[in-house]
Amino acid sequence: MGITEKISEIEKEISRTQKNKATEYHLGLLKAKLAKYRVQLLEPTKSGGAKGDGFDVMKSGDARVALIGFPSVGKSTLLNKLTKTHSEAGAYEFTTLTCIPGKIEHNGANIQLLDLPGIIEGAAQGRGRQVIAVARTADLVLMMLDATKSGQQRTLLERELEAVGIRLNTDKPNVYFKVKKGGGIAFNSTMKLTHLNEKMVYHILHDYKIFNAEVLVRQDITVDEFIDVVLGNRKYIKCLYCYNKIDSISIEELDHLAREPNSIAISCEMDLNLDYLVDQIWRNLNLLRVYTKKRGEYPDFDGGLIVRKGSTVEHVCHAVHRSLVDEFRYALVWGISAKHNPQRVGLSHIIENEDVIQVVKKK
Ligand SMILES: Nc1nc2c(ncn2[C@@H]2O[C@H](COP(=O)(O)OP(=O)(O)OP(=O)(O)O)[C@@H](O)[C@H]2O)c(=O)[nH]1
Repeated sequence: MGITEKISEIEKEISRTQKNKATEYHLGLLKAKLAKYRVQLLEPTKSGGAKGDGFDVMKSGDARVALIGFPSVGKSTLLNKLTKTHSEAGAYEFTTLTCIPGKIEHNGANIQLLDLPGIIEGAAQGRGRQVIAVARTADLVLMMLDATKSGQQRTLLERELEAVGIRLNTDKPNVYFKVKKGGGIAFNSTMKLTHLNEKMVYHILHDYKIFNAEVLVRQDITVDEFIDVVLGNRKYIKCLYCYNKIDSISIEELDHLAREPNSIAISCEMDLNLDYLVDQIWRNLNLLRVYTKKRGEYPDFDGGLIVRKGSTVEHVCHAVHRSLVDEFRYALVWGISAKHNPQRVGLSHIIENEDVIQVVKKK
């Protein structure tokens, strides 16, 4: 039996099995097995797969956004509108055969937007593996959906990404997990767990042939989340749901879509809401723009540096020049992060968007 058949067998058994106390362990083990086979499926094959289909896309710019959607939802049209790369849009399916990178420039940041070929059911095999590998490196997933079609397309894509270890809009479970050389399994939790217990944890770990480990659960996680922790190769990525073709739906339908969390309703063809979309992409990438200035001069508000949220003065120094940290004495900061303007700070000071920084070097 091939891996794909084994996977579908287990999936069938899970859906057949009733969910109750008595079947809890059985289900937990099935899920662990399923996750194991899926990982095997995604591991690179010896032949290395087909190369040169536009897939070895270098990560360029400040952030990377993966555009995912079924054929003909308007991905190529969007890419043409937002970026300088041109991709051929057609009134037929499957125009996007290779992965086309485009660049959006917004607030001084270069955002790489990748038009990934439609992930279809079962894409975890063959070519889809490359698509997934690229999607896993993204800082944000932009899931493009056709507003005129049913919500099922979203469920299918979510399930597809879920199956390949991409977790959308959730945080990494708060669990300390460490495999040890000896001492058996030490299980502890800091709160009451409603989905998981010690016996289940033992069973799952044994199934993965882990007999010595330290587990400290700090959150009421599910069995699936625990399996994610054990496998350790999950990607937690923010996802924006972008509903296109709103020119073809009613106001009531639009109202409904626009109220869903993380959703943006647009029309590529009629240029509706595209600026808002770019703005939301920027916001959800958690990027900051800061400006540097020299003593006695005005800051350069046209330039600026792009860094991630949570960056410190040290990160900014690295972005300016490698040797700046060695020469650093202190910095003066103006803006939101400063208690007073300017505030004298050290390397560990956390900066905020639109801050102005002046580095004072050692004599
Ligand atoms: N009504 C309407 N049609 C649109 C809109 N955006 C795109 N389309 C149409 O949808 C069709 C598909 O657009 P594409 O951009 O080729 O879609 P795609 O997702 O890139 O498709 P593949 O390359 O096959 O994956 C084209 O006929 C577009 O004219 C829109 O906002 N409203």
